Amino acid sequence: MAKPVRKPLIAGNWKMNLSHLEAIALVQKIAFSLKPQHYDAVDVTVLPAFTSIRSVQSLIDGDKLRLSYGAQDLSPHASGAYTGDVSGPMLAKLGCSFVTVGHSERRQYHEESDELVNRKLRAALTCGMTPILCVGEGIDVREAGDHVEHCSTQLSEGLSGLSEEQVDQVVLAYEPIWAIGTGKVATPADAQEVCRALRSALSERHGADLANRTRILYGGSVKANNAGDLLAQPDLDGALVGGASLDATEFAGICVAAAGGPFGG
Ligand SMILES: O=C[C@H](O)COP(=O)(O)O
Repeated sequence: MAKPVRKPLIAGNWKMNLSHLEAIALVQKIAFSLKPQHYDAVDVTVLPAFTSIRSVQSLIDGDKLRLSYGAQDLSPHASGAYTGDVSGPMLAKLGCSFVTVGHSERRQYHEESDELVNRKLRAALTCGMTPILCVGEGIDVREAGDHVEHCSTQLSEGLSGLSEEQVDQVVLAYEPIWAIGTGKVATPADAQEVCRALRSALSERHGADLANRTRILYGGSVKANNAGDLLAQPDLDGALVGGASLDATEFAGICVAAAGGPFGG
């Protein structure tokens, strides 16, 4: 069966890297590496640290680049006495299109629960940003064979209480923790198994049309040389890229693979 038409999304999660000056240089290099045909075929977004978002916004807006940008986290609160938090309305005002919620590094190092992930996801939707809801299992869960159930539970908790209209705005990302930053990329079949299960779960709860529209990304050691095989899988609609997104050549190579390029030199 042919793969349904969902425009791929390649999101570069820069994590806690790059000064605002380095961020500007990286965006310039990425933009220089991609051609209009690539942007026609794939959505490209970068997720800088909070301190770089304003600089990235100025560059992208000023030079009318066809990349979007977003944030890696947001507060569940809209405003108030929450020292250190950055709110959804603040990010939306800066023009952020996307925000990741439930990334395994937030769950692990900041003890973020499914309940908090759900609140952050709602906060993002409230101010018009697209949340990228991350799910994924650790190696112990994978070895026990419980990965599909684990990810399905995180999905269901993350989307808990949302209207169908809200669920329709969400992007999903399957990121097996054992593949993040390790160089041990999931096989295309392993990634497909979980992404297929996530789409089936969406279909059961919200109908096949919504499920078929939803973009599901894979994350975990994605590089230019493995992106093509991963994205050929029927239920993978893009990638959430960590380490390789800090290298313009690698990141552009992933975007080109997702676009089905290279569209000439
Ligand atoms: O958000 C991105 C993921 O955590 C993947 O990171 P990685 O590409 O460095 O493995």
